[in-house]
Amino acid sequence: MVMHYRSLVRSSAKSLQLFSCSRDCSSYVSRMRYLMRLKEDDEACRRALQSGNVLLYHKLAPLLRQQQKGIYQLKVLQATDVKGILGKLGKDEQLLNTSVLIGCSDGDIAQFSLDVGCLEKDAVEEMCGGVFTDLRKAFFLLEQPDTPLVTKGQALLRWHQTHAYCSASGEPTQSNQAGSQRVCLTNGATYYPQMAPVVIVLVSDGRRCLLARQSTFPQGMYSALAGFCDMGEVMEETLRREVAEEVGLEVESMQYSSSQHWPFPQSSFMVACHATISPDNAEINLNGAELEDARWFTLEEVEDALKRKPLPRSVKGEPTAFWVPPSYAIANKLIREWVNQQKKP
Ligand SMILES: NC(=O)C1=CN([C@@H]2O[C@H](COP(=O)(O)OP(=O)(O)OC[C@H]3O[C@@H](n4cnc5c(N)ncnc54)[C@H](O)[C@@H]3O)[C@@H](O)[C@H]2O)C=CC1
Ligand SMILES: [Mg+2]
Repeated sequence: MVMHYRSLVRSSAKSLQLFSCSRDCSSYVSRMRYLMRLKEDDEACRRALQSGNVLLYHKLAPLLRQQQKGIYQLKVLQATDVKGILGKLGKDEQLLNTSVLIGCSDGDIAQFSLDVGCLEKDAVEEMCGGVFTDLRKAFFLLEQPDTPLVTKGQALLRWHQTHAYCSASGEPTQSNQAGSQRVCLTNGATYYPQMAPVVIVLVSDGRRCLLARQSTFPQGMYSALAGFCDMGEVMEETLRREVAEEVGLEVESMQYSSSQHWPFPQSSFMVACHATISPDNAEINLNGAELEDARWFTLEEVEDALKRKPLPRSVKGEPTAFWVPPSYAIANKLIREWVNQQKKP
């Protein structure tokens, strides 16, 4: 692959810079420059696809394979395998060209995702020795390092499936080979994949933390407060507004924690923060239109919840025990950070 990559970048004057960089810079830098070039150069991207790795999806459900009982991995195919499957099912190999670029492996192999929703699901599963699995379920089955790639693959495919037409002209849009943009064939308008920014915040009064639930959450699950950014807002404004709107509290201070791409129900860019309010003004005034419940939880209650499995079974007649989002959700990270902070001497 390295040889292929080098012969590929030698092909244009512009790429000479890239060639020298691939020898001198860190492998991370050369991988990022390589991906950048594949987004800009359709021909180079088509060539990379021929020797690339492909994650298959069926109507946006990724293909997993069971490694051992209960242990699942992403099923990664070579582009040549995909062509073989298409051939056996009597489909045009051109379907492979609708793959979108999602990354580059440590071994410099370009990675793509492809939705084969037009093929018979069972037939593809049988040929690949895998099973197409709903993404939410896949999150529980996969090891943590696999989840960002599988999420990105699904999000980019979904974006293409829902942006086939220009919102100004109503005419079809066409993707570049990498799938990093779509252009309207009549007016030239360019569309790029989008994520909606969301602030998620764990509010504390110094002793307890505030968790809430929407009526659509699984039974017993409480999470941190979250809300979409309004147009023109900065993160700090969204955070203060959402806390005020949802639980009627005034934030005193806030601290950034980390961020996450969240694919449900559509792509969100989650910015996770901690915030404090004064213990003297900690009375919750719930916005019942958005939330079913919001409560203050003690450190002990939260530690117990972290130990519980999702959807704990209720003993007949008793309410389901309180639990928190699983580890792949950034809400879980905020909650763990808060617990660790509380336990500091
Ligand atoms: N990864 C994680 O740990 C968590 C992720 N989330 C995600 O955060 C997101 C926002 O949380 P909510 O409390 O539902 O937001 P929210 O409090 O802003 O309320 C949702 C409402 O906002 C409006 N809205 C404004 N802009 C929107 C947009 N771009 N897309 C969709 N609706 C928009 C709609 O009326 C919608 O019903 C959700 O997608 C949820 O899945 C929520 C909690 C935990
Ligand atoms: Mg909300």
